[in-house]
Amino acid sequence: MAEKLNDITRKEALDGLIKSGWSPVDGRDAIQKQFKFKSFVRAFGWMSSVAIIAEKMNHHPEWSNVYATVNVVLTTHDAGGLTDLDVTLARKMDALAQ
Ligand SMILES: C[C@H](O)[C@H](O)[C@H]1CNC2=NC(N)=NC(=O)C2=N1
Repeated sequence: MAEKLNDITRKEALDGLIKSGWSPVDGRDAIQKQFKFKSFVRAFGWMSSVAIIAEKMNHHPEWSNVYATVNVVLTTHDAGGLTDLDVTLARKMDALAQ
């Protein structure tokens, strides 16, 4: 099972993600980001690509879509907080949204 990030790995990983628009969630060991696309088709296409990756990782986002906006929260339920899996998935989401 994935292990919760320790203080050092956490700072290193979160610094980078915060620069790219992720932020901590109040009251939970989780990160969130709002992705905005040019259209519903772009948003849903991105979600489809992410879904395939998430399924392969067996690591699934909490997310919601309204038209061209997708709100994402990442955390590892099994570990009760942030792990490497969240950092990896966040980076893949960012790369696919470029
Ligand atoms: C049973 C199953 O493997 C687990 O529930 C997996 C599935 N996807 C998951 N996704 C996320 N984000 N966190 C988890 O802990 C998790 N666990």
